[in-house]
Amino acid sequence: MSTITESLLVGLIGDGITASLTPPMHEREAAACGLHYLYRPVDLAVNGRSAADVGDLLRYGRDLGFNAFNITHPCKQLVLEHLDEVSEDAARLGAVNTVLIQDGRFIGHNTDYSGFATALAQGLPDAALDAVVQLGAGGAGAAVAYALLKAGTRELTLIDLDPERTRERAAALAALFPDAVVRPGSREDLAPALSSADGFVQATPVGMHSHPGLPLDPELLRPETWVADVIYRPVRTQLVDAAEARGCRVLDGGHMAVGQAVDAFRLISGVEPDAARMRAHFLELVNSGR
Ligand SMILES: NC(=O)c1ccc[n+]([C@@H]2O[C@H](COP(=O)([O-])OP(=O)(O)OC[C@H]3O[C@@H](n4cnc5c(N)ncnc54)[C@H](O)[C@@H]3O)[C@@H](O)[C@H]2O)c1
Ligand SMILES: O=C(O)[C@]1(O)C[C@@H](O)[C@@H](O)[C@H](O)C1
Repeated sequence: MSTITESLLVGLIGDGITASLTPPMHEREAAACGLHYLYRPVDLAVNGRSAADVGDLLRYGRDLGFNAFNITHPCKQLVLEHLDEVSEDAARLGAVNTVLIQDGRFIGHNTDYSGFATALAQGLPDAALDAVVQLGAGGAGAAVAYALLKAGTRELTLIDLDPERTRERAAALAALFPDAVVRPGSREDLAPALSSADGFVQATPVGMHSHPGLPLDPELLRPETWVADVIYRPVRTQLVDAAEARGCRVLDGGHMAVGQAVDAFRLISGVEPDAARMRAHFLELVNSGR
């Protein structure tokens, strides 16, 4: 037996997340840090729940003694109205992936953007960030674009297959970062934008095991352009391989996946995790087919 202050009980609320690697990443790190820590997937699909139930699930969790939740698709925006407090960045971004339960209150954070920011700073140190081209303006794309602009990107070209989403996301980001130029583009803009870009970020599902392929012609990548992918199943996407073969510095999607877990673990436990150990465990999980 333990009380809410003697152990940590955490959950991940989202649709189809039973196989997520985030619970084992947290649990293994917690064990290494000597914490009593259980992390359970709370899968909407398994429980016959809808995204609109996220508020009820949070409140049940609080009543049952949970300390925190990660929140994922399709609840990252819906959860906002159920929170008592939201970090400044999560509020600006309009998405929360971590909810702490403290004194019965729900406090929201976003570690997707911060995890990517740290991953980029550590994985590609000294990378120029002035001009970046980004493919994909969905949930992951929003967090990554926010991280780039916050880190100093002055010119972001955002390209998505959905022109309306591209325009809306670009306008929302431009309003948040008035000193930067956020340009909505189409695939025809890829070649001219990449001819002078410092970096290229791929935030579409292309490259996943279930969506194999390349999101662009790798010939468009100049060797001096760094390349970051958000896909981590597989960690080595065709893009990562092709970009490396062209001489580009690359950041695989595992870095963001681990980065969000590192930042959430710190917020939830108050203990500084060992990020390198978490990355090693993550790679072990992925390589073992989890
Ligand atoms: N590394 C991480 O921590 C992490 C976190 C979240 C999501 N992801 C991965 O990121 C990917 C995207 O997730 P999401 O939540 O943003 O999905 P999403 O559905 O919200 O957004 C994907 C966007 O990509 C666009 N798109 C698809 N194909 C395209 C193409 N060929 N060219 C341009 N745009 C295209 C879609 O129109 C859509 O707007 C998923 O594969 C997911 O597994 C990784
Ligand atoms: O690993 C996952 O399944 C996640 O759902 C990925 C991403 O959505 C994060 O924000 C969540 O904390 C965890």
